[in-house]
Amino acid sequence: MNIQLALDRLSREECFRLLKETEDYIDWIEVGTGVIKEYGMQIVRDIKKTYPEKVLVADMKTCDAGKFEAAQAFEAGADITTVMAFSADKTITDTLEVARLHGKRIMIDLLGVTARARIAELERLGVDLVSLHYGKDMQTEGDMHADMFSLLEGHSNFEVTVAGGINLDSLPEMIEKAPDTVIVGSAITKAQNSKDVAEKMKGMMKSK
Ligand SMILES: O=C(CO)[C@H](O)[C@H](O)COP(=O)(O)O
Repeated sequence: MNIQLALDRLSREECFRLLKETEDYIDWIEVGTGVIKEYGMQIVRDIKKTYPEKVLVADMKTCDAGKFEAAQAFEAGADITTVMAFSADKTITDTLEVARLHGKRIMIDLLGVTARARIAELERLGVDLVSLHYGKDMQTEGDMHADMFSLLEGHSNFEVTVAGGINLDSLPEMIEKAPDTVIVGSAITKAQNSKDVAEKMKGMMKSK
């Protein structure tokens, strides 16, 4: 099970400091949407240059102009770029095609998706990597629950990631569901001791 560190609502300096502190305990690095909006593709380039061995996820949250945005992310060094599940089917297939040409991957962000029919459509479109996502704003109204995984019942072919305010308390519940990758942002990035939390989380995931 991988841990993906989500770098959100941080300055460039904070991103690099956090990566230095946690690099031994994280597998995938996510450059958050807001960080990309602030610093552009240059920060994706710079992080990939510094951590070439890590899988780099550009959280582009693309929902249109898929070919262009996927190429932007991959040409900057991202191994994976995110596309919203509610996007037009054409956006999904275009981004999958660009990923195939670059030998890279698309992660479909399921934020806001509740219809199982959309999951079946995504599978038909050729999607193989999805993110169960309980959004930052939704987190102000309550915590994410592992019952979110039921959305994917009957679709065992997907590689699954999960995100949404996961912390040391909620991590065991997520681990029980055996996702391939757990995405953690603020529980690590806003912790007093980020290295300590990342180490503990990786330890909990390894023992499973
Ligand atoms: O995509 C995101 C926000 O849209 C975050 O990367 C994801 O939610 C993980 O961060 P946190 O653990 O702080 O919720």
